[in-house]
Amino acid sequence: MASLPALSARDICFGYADDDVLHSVDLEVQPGEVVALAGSNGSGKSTLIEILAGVRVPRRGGVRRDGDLALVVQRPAAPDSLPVTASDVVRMGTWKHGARATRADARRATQRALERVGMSELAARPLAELSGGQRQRVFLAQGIVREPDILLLDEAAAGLDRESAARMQLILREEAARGVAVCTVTHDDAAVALADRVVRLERGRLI
Ligand SMILES: Nc1ncnc2c1ncn2[C@@H]1O[C@H](COP(=O)(O)OP(=O)(O)OP(=O)(O)O)[C@@H](O)[C@H]1O
Repeated sequence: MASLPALSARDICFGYADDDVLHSVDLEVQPGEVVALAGSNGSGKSTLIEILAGVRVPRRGGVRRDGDLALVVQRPAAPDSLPVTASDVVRMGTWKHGARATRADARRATQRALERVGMSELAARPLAELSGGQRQRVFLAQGIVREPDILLLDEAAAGLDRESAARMQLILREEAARGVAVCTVTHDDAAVALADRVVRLERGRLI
């Protein structure tokens, strides 16, 4: 029997003011599947990811999510005044686990997530003192530490060097192997090659 999709979007229509951006988009992502969302600049990828994540509400249509969701967006900057370390940022990802038993558990999960993204050595460094690519990896760690059922990423590999980008692709495959439904916006050919399925948006329509 086919499994139910972890994420199912039906007839999604959306616009900013008078500008229609998405036109009746249908998209399903199965547990364990990596879907790459490709398309030219301005085709509506980020908007669609935000609707899938529940950050934006569509004008028409709806999204069904089966399980917990983590969204990793591109965060090029961090205010210098923000008094948080890389480790703090990742630890925040564990907060959804009201049931996560102990602080020790949260600390271990945080360390493990930082290791997976190759950021253990910079765990104590303030976020504002990390490079763009390092921050990107920290926010990926924050997403995976939640142990989500659905992982959405908006150009999370942008600005990563080749080694970090490859590591990220590996992490996405590992997440999928444990049953996570992954949908990633990308312009990167390597990410597209690693996906189980590529869907392409053009002018707000899936083609
Ligand atoms: N906050 C906003 N207000 C008004 N229009 C917006 C807003 N955000 C995006 N748009 C417009 O919506 C359209 C789709 O933008 P979106 O960011 O979803 O595209 P994208 O495919 O992710 O582009 P890119 O590859 O450049 O990141 C574009 O025409 C853009 O100008």
